[in-house]
Amino acid sequence: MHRLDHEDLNGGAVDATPLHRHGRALRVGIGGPVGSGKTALVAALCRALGEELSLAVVTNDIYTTEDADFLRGQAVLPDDRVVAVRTGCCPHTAIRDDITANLDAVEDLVERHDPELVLVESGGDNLTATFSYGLVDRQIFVLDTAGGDDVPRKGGPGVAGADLLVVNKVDLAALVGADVDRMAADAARVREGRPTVLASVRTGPGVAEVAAWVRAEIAAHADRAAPSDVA
Ligand SMILES: Nc1nc2c(ncn2[C@@H]2O[C@H](COP(=O)(O)OP(=O)(O)OP(=O)(O)O)[C@@H](O)[C@H]2O)c(=O)[nH]1
Repeated sequence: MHRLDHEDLNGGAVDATPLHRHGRALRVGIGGPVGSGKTALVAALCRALGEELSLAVVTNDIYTTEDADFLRGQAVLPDDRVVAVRTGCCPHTAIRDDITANLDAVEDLVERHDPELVLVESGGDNLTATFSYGLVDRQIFVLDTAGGDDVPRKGGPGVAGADLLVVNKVDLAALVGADVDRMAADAARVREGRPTVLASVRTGPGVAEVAAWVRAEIAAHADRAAPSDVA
């Protein structure tokens, strides 16, 4: 597969089209506030899709490799298909502003495994953290009921603009006094037709829907890929 150097993305003389948009791997970013269930969702997607798809994962943590260690510990993928990026800074910087380390990690996985799907999990951050579309093709934003049922109403780039919104931990809603129907209605209003899934990643509901969305995006991505662009 042809490689796209970072210089190319930054205005070099060669074609600046991000080649991964036309290549085999669909790159899906998974972002959202601290503790909302991003790593749990990555693990659940690996379990749901791992038998039918070639998969790889990049995790982002500020100082540790905890999320990658967790995924390796759960044995959701072979260890060498999980790569950790230590951002050393606000997670959103590494997925939106200076994406070099993440691009290196993705390209390394693509070169070694030629996967059909690369999941890039952001470190936990606030509601403004979104991925650069130079790094990913699609993004999922994960909220949880325990973070407050007024969060979807507040909108913001992740909640309103992500390709898929997941409202996780619906199993905890009654315990924390969160009105899931209100969260779904507010999400529908601010997202203007973009899909939302209500989920309990830990107990199962919603995971199949998210996996179906990913499958559909992979199929659409493959349809768009021009044969001449695919190695
Ligand atoms: N009850 C419940 N707990 C969940 C669910 N999903 C995740 N959790 C728990 O919530 C905690 C945080 O989940 P993680 O997947 O680590 O969240 P994260 O968004 O990756 O966290 P950071 O990477 O630290 O931002 C863990 O204890 C999970 O087991 C869920 O659907 N229901």
